Amino acid sequence: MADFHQEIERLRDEIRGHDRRYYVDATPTVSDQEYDRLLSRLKELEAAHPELVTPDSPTQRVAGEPIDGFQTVEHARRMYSIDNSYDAAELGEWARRCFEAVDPEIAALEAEITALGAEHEGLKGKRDDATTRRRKEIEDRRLELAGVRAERLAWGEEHGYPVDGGYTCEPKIDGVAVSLRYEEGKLVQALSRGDGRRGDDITANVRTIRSVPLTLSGKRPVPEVVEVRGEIVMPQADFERVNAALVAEGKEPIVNPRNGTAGTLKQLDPQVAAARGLRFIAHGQGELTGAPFATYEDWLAALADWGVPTNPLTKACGDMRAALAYIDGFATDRAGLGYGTDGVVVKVGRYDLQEQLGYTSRFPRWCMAYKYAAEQAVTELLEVDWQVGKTGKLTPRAKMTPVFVAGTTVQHATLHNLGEVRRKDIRTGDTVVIEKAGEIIPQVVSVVLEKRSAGATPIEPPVTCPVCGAEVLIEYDQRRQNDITSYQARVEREKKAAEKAGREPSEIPHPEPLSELDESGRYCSDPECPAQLKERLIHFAGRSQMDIDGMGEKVVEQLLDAGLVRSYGDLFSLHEKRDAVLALERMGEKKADNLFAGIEAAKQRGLARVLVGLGVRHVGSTASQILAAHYGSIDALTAASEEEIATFKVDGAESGIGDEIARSIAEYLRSAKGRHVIDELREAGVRLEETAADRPATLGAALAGKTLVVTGTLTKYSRSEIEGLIAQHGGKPTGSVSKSTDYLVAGEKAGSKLAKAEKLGVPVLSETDFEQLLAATD
Ligand SMILES: NC(=O)c1ccc[n+]([C@@H]2O[C@H](COP(=O)([O-])OP(=O)(O)OC[C@H]3O[C@@H](n4cnc5c(N)ncnc54)[C@H](O)[C@@H]3O)[C@@H](O)[C@H]2O)c1
Ligand SMILES: [Zn+2]
Repeated sequence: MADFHQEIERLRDEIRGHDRRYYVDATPTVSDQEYDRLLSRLKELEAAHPELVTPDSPTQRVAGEPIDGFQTVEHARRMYSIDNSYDAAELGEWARRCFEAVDPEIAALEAEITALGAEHEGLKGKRDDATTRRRKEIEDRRLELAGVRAERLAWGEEHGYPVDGGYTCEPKIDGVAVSLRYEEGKLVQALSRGDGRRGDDITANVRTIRSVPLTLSGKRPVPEVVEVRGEIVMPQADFERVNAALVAEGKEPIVNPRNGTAGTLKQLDPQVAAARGLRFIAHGQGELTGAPFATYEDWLAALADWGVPTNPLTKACGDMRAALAYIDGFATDRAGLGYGTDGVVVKVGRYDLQEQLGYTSRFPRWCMAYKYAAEQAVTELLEVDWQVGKTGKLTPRAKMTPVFVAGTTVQHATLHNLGEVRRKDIRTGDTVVIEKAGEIIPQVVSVVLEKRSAGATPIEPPVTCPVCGAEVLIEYDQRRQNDITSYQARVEREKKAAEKAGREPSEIPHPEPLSELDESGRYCSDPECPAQLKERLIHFAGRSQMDIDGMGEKVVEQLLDAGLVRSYGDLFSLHEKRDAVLALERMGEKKADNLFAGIEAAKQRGLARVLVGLGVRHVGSTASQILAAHYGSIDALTAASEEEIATFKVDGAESGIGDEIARSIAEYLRSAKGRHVIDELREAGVRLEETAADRPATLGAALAGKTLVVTGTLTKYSRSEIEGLIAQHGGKPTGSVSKSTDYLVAGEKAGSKLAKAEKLGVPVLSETDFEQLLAATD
């Protein structure tokens, strides 16, 4: 039971992560098929444990995010997603469900079976001969009818589950869904799908799309309200043209047409949208006044008459045999289409039957998508190198024998992290299956184990940064870590609950210790690593850190390019290279002097600002202030043990530092690299002490006199850490919400306290809000 619970939670987390990368960041890391596999597994578990289904589960809602800067508007009728399958047999099962639900013969048989059942019920308790005879008759007849029903189903299977009015097959267009609302024939609003209930008002951008008629007119009368639903796509040719232009302007190209479409519709300037060559193709109906249409095909015919583009490849299929033939044919035809598709949508054509079939929370039951599997290829993994990103993350990258897949030759694939490598057991020299996730980044899907040679060698992760040689820091899956740290507490809770209920406590399985399988990232520990130096220097010079006047992003770039700065320490002797600085583009005397003065002034910021400026992992501004206030100097801090840093108290309360921060700062200060950075700063005359005068008057006062309650599962702090932080800043953490509570800090799965706070009008803060509240006054 607990295991299911955990797997469900883990799947939900993982799926939400993919949703975010797919819909918001436009950088999916798995193929659609892999994503859909995770979702099916979750559905399966939830079906077996319906009590664990929550309204926010990814199985319960249409994914998508509202866009900043656009107005969100409620849909007149919900916009659904479509259930999908990669498997013809599954498509057949869907058709069987449709057939069973709408076939008139089956309906007649069922009506008779039900009536007989009622009659049988009515005979209960009577024992006369006539009744006994009738009862027997009913039983025989029911058996007979069940047989006829089974025969009818078998007939249906043999004949491709034909439904009255037939099925309609169409390309599944890989674009962005939109709902166009016409009132009195005029386009008044275009909404994105959003979460299915509410979408973004993207009218201004949609108006620029030529194939979207601004007025409906034709031989047929136009109803007062007509909502046309369909897909907006960026044709391949326009995608290439737009990208060529972007690259020529020195901008980032779009990753694929689907992202290009979504991105274009999010543009705040309709001029941009106008130049992108988007197209609209109708495939559905929203609100409609007046007489309803009998079938989807009638609807498409009306749209064509009114000047709305429909898909010429739409085909009526009497049964599933014809539908499968369509799917087969389209698998090859779709390559020449000029716009992206990822499958075929099959719909029951008659609207009355559609209504009869109804909807689940996410999908119409009358519609199903068959999706083509992502193109895969088999190749050999030659070697793995570890690339250092600008945040210091080390990502394993596979170099492979070049292979052609989904339109391009591929030679590299990302392996994400060591956890992924170990879970898939990928080794150098292996034969691997690769595919493109969302047709973008090639992934290694799996290893062909039968072909593993004796020479295949496990991939060894670097223990030092391949660029600068600094030590590597390892991070593990957060949920697993929480599982382990909360174990004792869960046992205690169960003990108490059992005691209260007068039963034996049930055993809570001990979580497995962390292993390489849980590794989620490796990071270079050196903030001055050349691979990260630019981002680091920008951060170091930033307003809340060293606050160096005149040193913005551009200047940092120039200094690095000219080789004038290679470390934080170099900054402080920059004035000695005055001529070289003056030689930089757009750098006059005045600007240079201003920069030198800014650097000079930064020497006096004090220890807290230096600490946060160094950008040591996990050591943010609040932690830096607490550390600086407690230790007073870098030497005292360096001399302290990790354990001491993790556990010291401030005014008798937890400091808010905790294990993770303590480990990170102690490791850094102990490392050769860290010592070198500190020595350089000291030599340059940067003040590495902290006195009361350095402390902002507000530290310890950000929450002065305020009462806060913490509830739910937090991701960044343990309960005692955050309560320590509240106390640190002058606030008072309490246990229950009342009228006198100033703030509720709510993590995930906040329950009754959240409801109460909302009822009482107590402001609710997320962890980020909370940090901002501290930072605003820090
Ligand atoms: N790879 C990833 O990380 C990742 C993450 C999230 C989602 N996804 C993929 O996206 C899917 C979910 O996205 P979704 O909810 O937009 O579903 P979807 O894109 O698979 O299908 C639903 C949409 O298809 C569109 N459509 C195209 N042609 C159509 C036609 N002829 N008739 C009717 N509708 C048509 C509609 O706009 C509808 O909203 C997942 O199943 C998965 O395959 C992948
Ligand atoms: Zn490095």
